[in-house]
Amino acid sequence: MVIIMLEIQDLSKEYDTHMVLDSMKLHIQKGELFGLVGPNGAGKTTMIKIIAGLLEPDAGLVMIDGKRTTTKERRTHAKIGYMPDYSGTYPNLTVYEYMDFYTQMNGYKGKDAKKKIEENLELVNLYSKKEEYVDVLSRGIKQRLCLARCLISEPELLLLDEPTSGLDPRARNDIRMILNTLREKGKTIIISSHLLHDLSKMCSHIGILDKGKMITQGPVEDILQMEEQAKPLRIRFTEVNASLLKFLDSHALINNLTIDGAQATMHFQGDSMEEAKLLTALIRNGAGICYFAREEGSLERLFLQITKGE
Ligand SMILES: Nc1ncnc2c1ncn2[C@@H]1O[C@H](COP(=O)(O)OP(=O)(O)OP(=O)(O)O)[C@@H](O)[C@H]1O
Repeated sequence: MVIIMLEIQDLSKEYDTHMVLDSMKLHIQKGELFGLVGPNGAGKTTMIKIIAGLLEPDAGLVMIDGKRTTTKERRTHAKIGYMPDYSGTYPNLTVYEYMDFYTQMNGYKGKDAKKKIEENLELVNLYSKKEEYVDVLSRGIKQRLCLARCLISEPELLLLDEPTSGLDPRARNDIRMILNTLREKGKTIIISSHLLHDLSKMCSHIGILDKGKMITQGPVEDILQMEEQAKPLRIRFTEVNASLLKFLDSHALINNLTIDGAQATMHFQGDSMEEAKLLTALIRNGAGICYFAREEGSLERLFLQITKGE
């Protein structure tokens, strides 16, 4: 049975006259590891803070596990674990003392508190560092510690705002493994980043936020396929003549064709099978081809493609 963990309807938020979220819609199923991708200023942090109940929207509805949440309606807050993009860590505490502080704040005492601390430090592979001072830890380890802190209240929905930003590949991988374990435990996770490829390696689903609107969302494979097709196709010919130009111009899957000398660049709306068919057809028509490849794409190009350049 499909259970919707988070549903957002027509969410809007304006700062002064700047529309940051614009009638945004989203639904996330229980157990999804959802990557929220968007460029700087797209509204990711604003959206996450509203879901966490820390910021009031101007309009719209946020439902968590079927119940409405706002800054005032706190029944749903216990279901949420929120890790901000910059989490404060108390420098004069050891890892264990830091966890002890938050565990006690969550109402655990004595043996229960000790068990809770140990369990969560083990989950993020930090038990061996329990005597180390927080201020000497690397950013990657601090992020794991903040994640352990978020887990103390046993949230069902985790909101992680850019947890991998500034981390090296090994530290990113550590976070990825922990998130996989949490997903196996049934948690629903939203993780934001401005790097699609960073999230595509760890998420089950991706949503792309641009200018306050969720411009697309779906399984990670579908989004990557969309990204692949947004990459421009570049073909270098031995020469471009009138019949070749006519062929390219009238091809149903080719848009935005530009010709520069013997080189053609285009948006080709087909998968790799369609690319192969195009290459075969060109050769059959007598074209001499020196180069045929998709160029590197960018998130901006994908946005333009999805929004048709609006
Ligand atoms: N308290 C505020 N007052 C006024 N403007 C704000 C405030 N908070 C955010 N903004 C603006 O709202 C827009 C969206 O910000 P937000 O932090 O939600 O985006 P983001 O996608 O998380 O970006 P980043 O990746 O840079 O963190 C930005 O233009 C930002 O400058």
